[in-house]
Amino acid sequence: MKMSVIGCGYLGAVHAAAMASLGHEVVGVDVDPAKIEALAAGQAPFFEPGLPELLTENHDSGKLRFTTDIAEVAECDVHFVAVGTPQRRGGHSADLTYVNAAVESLLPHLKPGALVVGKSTVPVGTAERLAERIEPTGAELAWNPEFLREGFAVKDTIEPDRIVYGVRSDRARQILDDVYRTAVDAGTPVVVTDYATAELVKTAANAFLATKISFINAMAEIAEVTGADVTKLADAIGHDARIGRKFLNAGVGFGGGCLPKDIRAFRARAEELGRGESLAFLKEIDEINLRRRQRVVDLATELLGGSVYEKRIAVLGLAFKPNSDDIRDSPALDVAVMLNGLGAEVLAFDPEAVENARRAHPQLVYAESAEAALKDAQAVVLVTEWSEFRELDPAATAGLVAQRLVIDGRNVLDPAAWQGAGWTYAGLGRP
Ligand SMILES: NC(=O)C1=CN([C@@H]2O[C@H](COP(=O)(O)OP(=O)(O)OC[C@H]3O[C@@H](n4cnc5c(N)ncnc54)[C@H](O)[C@@H]3O)[C@@H](O)[C@H]2O)C=CC1
Ligand SMILES: O=C(O)[C@H]1O[C@H](OP(=O)(O)OP(=O)(O)OC[C@H]2O[C@@H](n3ccc(=O)[nH]c3=O)[C@H](O)[C@@H]2O)[C@H](O)[C@@H](O)[C@@H]1O
Repeated sequence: MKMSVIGCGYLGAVHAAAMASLGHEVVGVDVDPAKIEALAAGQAPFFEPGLPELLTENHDSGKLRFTTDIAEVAECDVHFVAVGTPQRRGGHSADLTYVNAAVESLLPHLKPGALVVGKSTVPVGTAERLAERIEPTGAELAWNPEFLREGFAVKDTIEPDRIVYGVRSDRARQILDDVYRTAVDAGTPVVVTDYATAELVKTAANAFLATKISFINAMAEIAEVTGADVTKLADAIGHDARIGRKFLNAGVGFGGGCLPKDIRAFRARAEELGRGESLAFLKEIDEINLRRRQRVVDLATELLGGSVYEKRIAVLGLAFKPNSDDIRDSPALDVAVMLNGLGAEVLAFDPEAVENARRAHPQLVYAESAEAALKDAQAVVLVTEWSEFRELDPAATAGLVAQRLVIDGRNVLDPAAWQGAGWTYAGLGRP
């Protein structure tokens, strides 16, 4: 099948490459010439495991090409819209400028019977409005939200947990079945529904995940004043299959280009719909989450004798999660910036996110390696749980630092091992 993917960021680039690897003929379109230049040369413009291989493979087979010229999509039967929906400046709602512009740019190039498939995360009601623009051309709209996780994006796209279609016709459903034939034939659950439900499934899923994380972080806050251990608590409640252990890792909280902005946009949309009270709890979820960043800074202050001023602090991690170079709303980067703002001599390191962090925060000092960041540090703050940080040897690390103080912002180090090597260990929600 011939298809286009409009918007080649974290979602669109992976989607385009994955669709090509499933045998479709794909053209990826973006308004960013630098991104397209890299992709057209078979290079990933960001870090995502497995993406470079997929790009090279499909670039060589001729199944995948990239362009900034929207007119090149005219032959396609299916058009995925995967542009960004960031938080609106100065507000909480989603900025739909890019989605609207992408759909408007497509209109003159849609052949009758083409299917436009919305993938971006949007406020409920958006598809209904966009369909009014698309249907007069003889094309049709479907809404097909995406659930991939960065760091596992390729696998999640090719082997999703479930597929959701918001459609208005059986024909649209059949086209989507053909698009996802491999997964459909493999028995992946497919939920076929209307536009509003499809849009809501996406925001509800992210709101639930954010709630789960903030729930366990609220437990961490209680553990901190009672001497309990939130990691044990999570293990214990997680054994109950109705609760489940996944997404119960207490720490510095959630970040990224999706969870934070999606819960804010969802709440803003509920308010527009006159149902603000239904999602008022998401404000608490957001606040609990942001308090955890401050908690790391407060712990550093407390353990460094009341001030971080002119204290040398190694910050390990800048990306919002491991296996990603994404620093959008990153708790790790926020902690580094907050410590720096308090006058600490921060030396930050991340295996993949330093370049992005440097562009956003040139005032921070970045190290070339974890060892370089640790050298002569008076405190070590682990805020992104890359495996190279999880596997640090407390005895070897002790030889690098000026003072053996570690703040484990992701609760991934073994307290006994670190204490055994002479370190003062502080986790979040751990005694
Ligand atoms: N990043 C992720 O893991 C996931 C993202 N999503 C959703 O997917 C959407 C995209 O997210 P990301 O890929 O992370 O954003 P991104 O910011 O990485 O990529 C968006 C891309 O769209 C391009 N763009 C903007 N306007 C355009 C236009 N008119 N025509 C063509 N290209 C245009 C931008 O240049 C950029 O490359 C958002 O709605 C997000 O919530 C959904 C699931 C997973
Ligand atoms: O809409 C999206 O873009 C995506 O958002 C999240 O995916 P992602 O942001 O890539 O990363 P997650 O693995 O969900 O992690 C989000 C944040 O929560 C944090 N987290 C996660 C799990 C946990 O137990 N504790 C915790 O603090 C992570 O460190 C990270 O900062 C969802 O998991 C995806 O299903 C969704 O498609």
